[in-house]
Amino acid sequence: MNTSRPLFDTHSDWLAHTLACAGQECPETSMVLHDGTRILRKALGVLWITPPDLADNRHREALMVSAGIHGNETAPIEVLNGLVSELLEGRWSPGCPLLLILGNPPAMVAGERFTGVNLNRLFNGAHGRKEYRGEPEADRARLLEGVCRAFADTYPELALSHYDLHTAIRPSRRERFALYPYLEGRSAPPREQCDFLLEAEVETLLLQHKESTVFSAFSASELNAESFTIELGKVRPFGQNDLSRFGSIKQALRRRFQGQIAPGCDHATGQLTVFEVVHEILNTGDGFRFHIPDDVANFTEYSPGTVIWEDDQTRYQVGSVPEAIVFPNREVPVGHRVGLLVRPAHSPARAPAP
Ligand SMILES: O=C(O)CCC(=O)N[C@@H](CCC(=O)O)C(=O)O
Ligand SMILES: [Zn+2]
Repeated sequence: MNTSRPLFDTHSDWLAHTLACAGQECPETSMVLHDGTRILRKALGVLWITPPDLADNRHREALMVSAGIHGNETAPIEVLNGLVSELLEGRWSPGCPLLLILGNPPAMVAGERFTGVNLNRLFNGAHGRKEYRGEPEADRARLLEGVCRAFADTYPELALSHYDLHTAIRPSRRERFALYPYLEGRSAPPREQCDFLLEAEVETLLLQHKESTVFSAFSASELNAESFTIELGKVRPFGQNDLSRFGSIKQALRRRFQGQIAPGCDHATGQLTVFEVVHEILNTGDGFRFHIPDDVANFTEYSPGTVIWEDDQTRYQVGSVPEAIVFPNREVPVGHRVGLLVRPAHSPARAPAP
């Protein structure tokens, strides 16, 4: 058995170290496990793991997995930390390069979605905008982009996947779902990615309709990764998660980390239920009125003609087929997303406005 002490000093594990050192300088340091795995702590909450033998990488892939981009979304953080502990204990060996990220340590300590600005709106270069200058989250987004780019550049011959793990503020009629960033010219994810989602019991896929500044959109557009934001349940504080509800994502990631082949089971024949985003609701500022109640669950459906939001210039009504709300949240700054309206993919197009 290996000890995590050289990487995490006197702290018991990666998460404890990341929380204890949030906001401090955290020099790069590395250790080699008995099996030859090299673990480089690239920055606070960022581990770059190189397998004992790169030649054994049978799927020719590299994986990036992030959690805690929002500090209060703790279950995926606990899942990822648990997998790192297993690795340090020598319970399995990685089969491909891994970049594992705990996104926003100060927000994790505070138990908040973010401390200054929403980190998951600062990627794809948005961290450089004037309004975010001096915000710690802007620096973190810049750092994470740099590390991810270095990781991708190190393995140009490997297929890169990125799973950015979240939990949602609202309850959800579909407990687990993945969002697939928009890239011009592509539609559905490749079959093996769908199989991975099904293996993790993520049975709903949401196709984004335009470019954005979330982490998964950055890795998809800039690093050519197959990337997903994955919603795994509901936001709860550390220690209050029912981790049995996260067993399937943990097992699916553990398998991918080891480079094992996919289980030959029903997943292979399963189908994701696919939705597409039809409208992104933005807070338009003075006069903006959002007509969805605060406590509504994700994927609650509204019938044609329902007025969803309005301001002094615009009134948005559901089109000719029902639309469902995802991520309703009126407490966002002007210009930010208040929610998404979605419908089953390939539904008839919106009726033209009368
Ligand atoms: O429950 C909510 O309102 C938000 C949950 C969450 O953090 N979702 C991500 C989705 C990112 C994406 O659109 O790919 C976010 O809002 O950043
Ligand atoms: Zn989140």
